Amino acid sequence: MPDQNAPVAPAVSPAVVEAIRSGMTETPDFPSEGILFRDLSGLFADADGLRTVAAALVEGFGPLDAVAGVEARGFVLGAAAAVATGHGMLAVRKAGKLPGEVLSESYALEYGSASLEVHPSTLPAGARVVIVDDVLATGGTLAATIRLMERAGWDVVGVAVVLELEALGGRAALAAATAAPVKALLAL
Ligand SMILES: O=P(O)(O)OC[C@H]1O[C@H](OP(=O)(O)OP(=O)(O)O)[C@H](O)[C@@H]1O
Ligand SMILES: Nc1ncnc2[nH]cnc12
Repeated sequence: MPDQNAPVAPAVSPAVVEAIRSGMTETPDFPSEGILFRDLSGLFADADGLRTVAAALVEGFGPLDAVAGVEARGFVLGAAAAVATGHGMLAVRKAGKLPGEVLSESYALEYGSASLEVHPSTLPAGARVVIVDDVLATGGTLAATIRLMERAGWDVVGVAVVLELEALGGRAALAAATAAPVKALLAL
């Protein structure tokens, strides 16, 4: 079984770390008391920063068929990473947004609960997918996404986030859900 604590090579460059730090704000007690909210809107609005960070997210996982992005902030990063690497993006939607028959997984996150959905026909069985998102906190969102990918028959070859909030234990939650490597560009 791969060691999920081993870094996915190559190492994160100082330029990537600087783009993240300068494009991030930290707001106490949002969206509810006791949460320190990390917002990456500044990074998303920085053309060079977005391009560099998005490419770094999906680097090093080997051959891919698609990049999966989780609604909503994961869409920004997932689409940018997909375009940067010549792939399509699989949109993992919040509940009630997709028509027709969907696969659905419910989960709890740091400040609430929700469900995510995909159409199982969006990619062929066996498609190799890297899942990207902005933040790994409790891991509820990404563990639910991994369950969806597996139910659809897709192969999760990696999970990549810009920020890992280490105290919230998301890495352990993902280790219970997948043997795929988990990459965080910056751990706080
Ligand atoms: O590790 P977890 O505890 O699950 O938290 C991480 C998730 O929380 C945020 O999403 P949110 O549901 O707030 O949605 P948004 O992207 O629509 O703002 C973030 O974008 C991650 O997807
Ligand atoms: N503290 C936090 N900041 C930003 N996004 C989050 N998602 C879950 N926890 C978060």
